[in-house]
Amino acid sequence: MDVRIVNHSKHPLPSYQTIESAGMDLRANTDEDITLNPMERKLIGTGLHIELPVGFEAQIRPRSGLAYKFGITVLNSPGTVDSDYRGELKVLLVNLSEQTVTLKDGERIAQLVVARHEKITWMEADSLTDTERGQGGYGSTGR
Ligand SMILES: O=c1ccn([C@H]2C[C@H](O)[C@@H](COP(=O)(O)OP(=O)(O)OP(=O)(O)O)O2)c(=O)[nH]1
Ligand SMILES: [Mg+2]
Repeated sequence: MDVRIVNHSKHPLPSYQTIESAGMDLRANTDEDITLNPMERKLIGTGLHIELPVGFEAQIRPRSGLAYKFGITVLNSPGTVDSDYRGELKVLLVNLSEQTVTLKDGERIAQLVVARHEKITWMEADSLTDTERGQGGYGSTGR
């Protein structure tokens, strides 16, 4: 599926790292190094603008390597990109480690997964059907 993209960054278009990757890595597009102190969050531009077809969304998800090695994750994970959004794709990173972390321009900081989504209409009712789970949740089935 072709998706229109405008690349205002200094970097190549995001691409799949392997033939069957679900996500394309997003690169930081910044003039200066990005420094994230412990518990600090920053919104980082990618310089990319996309036009998703109606019925599709894109999710901005963390990279597991950055999370595991440095405690860097996407604060609003998964970030939701709506198909009608024409602004710059941005990545909201947070440093959950106890060390300051520096990221460089062009570094792959998150990944973008494009997915279909349903659009629903509500059918308002007075009650819902019975199920085995019922109202149980939040560990109701034990550990
Ligand atoms: O990680 C993200 C999350 C969102 N967006 C863009 C695309 C999305 O379509 C728009 C709005 O996102 P969202 O609906 O999550 O934010 P909001 O706080 O509800 O803002 P709004 O009132 O603009 O919808 O911001 C990003 O670039 N990166
Ligand atoms: Mg919103």
